[in-house]
Amino acid sequence: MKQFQFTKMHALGNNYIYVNMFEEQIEESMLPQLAKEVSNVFTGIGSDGMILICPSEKAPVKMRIFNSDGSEGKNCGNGLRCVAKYAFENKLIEKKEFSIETLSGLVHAKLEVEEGEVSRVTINMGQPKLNRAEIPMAGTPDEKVINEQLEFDGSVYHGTAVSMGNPHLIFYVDSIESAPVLTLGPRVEKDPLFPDCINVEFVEVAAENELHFRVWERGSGVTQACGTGACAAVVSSVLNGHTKRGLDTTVHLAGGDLLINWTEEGNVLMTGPAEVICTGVYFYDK
Ligand SMILES: N[C@@H](CCC[C@H](N)C(=O)O)C(=O)O
Repeated sequence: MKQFQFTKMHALGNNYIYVNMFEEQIEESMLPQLAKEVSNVFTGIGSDGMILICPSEKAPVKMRIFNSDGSEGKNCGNGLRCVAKYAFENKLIEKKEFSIETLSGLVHAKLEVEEGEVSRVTINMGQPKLNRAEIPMAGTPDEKVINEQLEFDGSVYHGTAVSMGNPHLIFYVDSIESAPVLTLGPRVEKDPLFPDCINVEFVEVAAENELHFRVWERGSGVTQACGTGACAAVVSSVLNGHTKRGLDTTVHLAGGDLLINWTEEGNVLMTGPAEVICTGVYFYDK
């Protein structure tokens, strides 16, 4: 029997099993299977996936995210805030501003600390990518997909595609409560239009600085919140003329609120909380 120490953390209910790879050793080939196992509510710990906090040659820490189906994502907004909190509170770093490496590049974290505990984190997520080739999405590589007519099973929808280091497709709805998250979400996630599959978001515009949001995440299904998805929703809303560039926009997710700003300079800032739930030891067979 093998084992590793874990910390379960959540950011607005988007919960992952975090493993400190500065101290633990897990065989690379085991990671997808372990992510599935720990995520299982009945036979594991129960989570939306597993996140590794790793040493990096480019930054004080590197984040790797595995969804609950074992697939590896390239970015995770809620995960980044938890990694930043973990790194500071566990003394992997002493500064309140530092970079984090992800599979899609470097991002920058700024911590708000109260009595030694990180209460809120702002992540500068960098610039969104909009061309089809960058999403990735089938079609003319250098074209953007903004409010484009898309057909799924004979029904027509209008979608906007945004990459925040990982792919997102945003649909606008009149009522967030009746958004077809459980039906259109899984249908679109694995559509051949998206060679790497896609995260699917539903957005109701409440005001020029306020959005309601629900998500079907690639590799994890419905989650309480998706940080990169909320960033993508704000970028999409600026592109569609619903909100304004440079404005702090509140995104209401099932698990709580995020503050997102697509700045005039081009970077997307995401501010929100991160929480520790518990720590423990996970046992597994090789
Ligand atoms: N919950 C995350 C995103 C996690 C990865 C995503 N499912 C993917 O595969 O791209 C977030 O907070 O951004």
